[in-house]
Amino acid sequence: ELRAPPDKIAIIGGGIGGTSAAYYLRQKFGKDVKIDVFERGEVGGRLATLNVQDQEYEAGGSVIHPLNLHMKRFVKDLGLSTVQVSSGLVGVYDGEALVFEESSWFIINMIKLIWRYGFQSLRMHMWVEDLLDKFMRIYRYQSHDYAFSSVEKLLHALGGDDFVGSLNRTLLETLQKAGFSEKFLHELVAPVMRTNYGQNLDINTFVGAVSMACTDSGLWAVEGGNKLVCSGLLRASKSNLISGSVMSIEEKTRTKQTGNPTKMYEVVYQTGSETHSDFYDIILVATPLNRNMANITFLNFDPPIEEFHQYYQPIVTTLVKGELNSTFFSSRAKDKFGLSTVLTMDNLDLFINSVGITSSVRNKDDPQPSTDGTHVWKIFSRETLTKAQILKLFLSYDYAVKKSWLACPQYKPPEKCPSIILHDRLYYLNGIEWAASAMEMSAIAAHNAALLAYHRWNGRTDMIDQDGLYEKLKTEL
Ligand SMILES: Cc1cc2nc3c(=O)[nH]c(=O)nc-3n(C[C@H](O)[C@H](O)[C@H](O)COP(=O)(O)OP(=O)(O)OC[C@H]3O[C@@H](n4cnc5c(N)ncnc54)[C@H](O)[C@@H]3O)c2cc1C
Ligand SMILES: CC(C)=CCC/C(C)=C/CC/C(C)=C/CSC[C@H](N)C(=O)O
Repeated sequence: ELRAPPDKIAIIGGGIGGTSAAYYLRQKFGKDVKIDVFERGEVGGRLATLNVQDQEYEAGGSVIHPLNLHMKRFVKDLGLSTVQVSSGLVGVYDGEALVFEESSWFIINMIKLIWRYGFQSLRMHMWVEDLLDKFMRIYRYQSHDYAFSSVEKLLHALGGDDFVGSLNRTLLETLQKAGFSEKFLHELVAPVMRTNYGQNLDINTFVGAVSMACTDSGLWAVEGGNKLVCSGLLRASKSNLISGSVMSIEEKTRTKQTGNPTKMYEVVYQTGSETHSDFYDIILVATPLNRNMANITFLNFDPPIEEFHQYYQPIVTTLVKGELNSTFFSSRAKDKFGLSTVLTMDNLDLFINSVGITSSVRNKDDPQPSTDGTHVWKIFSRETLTKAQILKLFLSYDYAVKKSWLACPQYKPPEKCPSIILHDRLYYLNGIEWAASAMEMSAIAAHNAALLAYHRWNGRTDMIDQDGLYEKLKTEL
């Protein structure tokens, strides 16, 4: 009883969101629908590498959590390989001294943590695990084809009012209420938020928990670069890549070959200096709808499609091949400085968020030991580093390269996530980033949007926004 599939679907954005949407749309709508993916830059978007002396290093999205099952599945289906990622020994710098340093001995490390923070580290681990446990329900819902019409409804199905409420409370409020000490929050939790999202404890609780999950063991990456997942998904979905920038979308009535007048969307796009247009039955927007980022105009929609005035956080990734000036962080002799990563506390005077040794996308498991004290270091900062700043951080350096990002939303709870359904057959994926920005979140949003588009096309409202899914599916074999 299904309606004939649509003729043409457009996806705007060739990052992990757009390419995984292509993959799931192909699964649902079958082989006959034509899928065009518009990408104005590089396929991969915020998954990108930078080259340092003939080796590639992740410059954007770099680590994947062991429980990120969509990413895991893509890698398996595409025949890609994975590598383990470790940040080595981590220290925390407050602007004057190291306030905490990991030890390579597990027991010593535990004693150090307990000595300074009591059992809060363990409690934090349990808090994140509890959230992850509920978060994992999404995979079951999606494998049974259930979809959600808003990010809030999706979160509610996972963790009830508590999950939705976590968008409205700062991480600081939540963790203070849970009894975590100021010392623990400012010395250990804030530096993790600063390195991952370039922000502080005022971000929403949900993204705070996702960010803390990034300190779990077992993080991994794709051998050869995470962006290989995007190009692989494009190929596997047999989509057509259009290298161009979408400028506007407008709904128009067209007469199809069948002779029926049909409402379609006209996409106007630019390739080089040429302007083209084409018509689509369904559109998925898979890029942040922010004037600085996508610059897409929605023409003549009634009611108008809101302009998105939400800001994204600038983060600069700088890769430096050189010898770290460890005296910047510690008075200890250089051969006694064993840290591979230094996180920083929320200190306005500090010009970096973090600095850490990084391995090439082909060499993560087996990095070449340094014979001359030099490594490739990855630095996250809010602004572009000056040469003088790089020279403060390094005794000497051979090479430096940078990439500037509008990396993720500037989180300011209470948060209302942008709509998924922008118009009848026009969907938006990146609203989910306002809950938390991560590769897996984009993949989840893509799967959800593909299911939503499919069910709405076929009038299957019973598969959308179902209450009590957890209980219902618990009893299903
Ligand atoms: C420095 C950094 C570190 C990160 N680290 C991690 C990490 O370790 N782990 C993790 O899980 N996540 C990480 N993230 C987050 C993760 O990279 C993103 O959440 C994810 O890649 C977003 O994917 P997306 O497809 O939704 O958006 P994007 O990757 O931004 O894709 C959108 C695409 O749309 C294209 N586009 C925009 N406008 C138009 C237009 N008008 N026409 C055509 N194309 C258009 C853009 O060129 C872009 O390629 C990091 C991000 C950054 C910046
Ligand atoms: C979505 C869930 C449940 C978990 C994802 C956890 C995760 C991998 C979050 C990523 C957070 C993020 C934006 C990290 C950026 S920096 C990463 C790393 N430290 C680096 O050096 O590149």
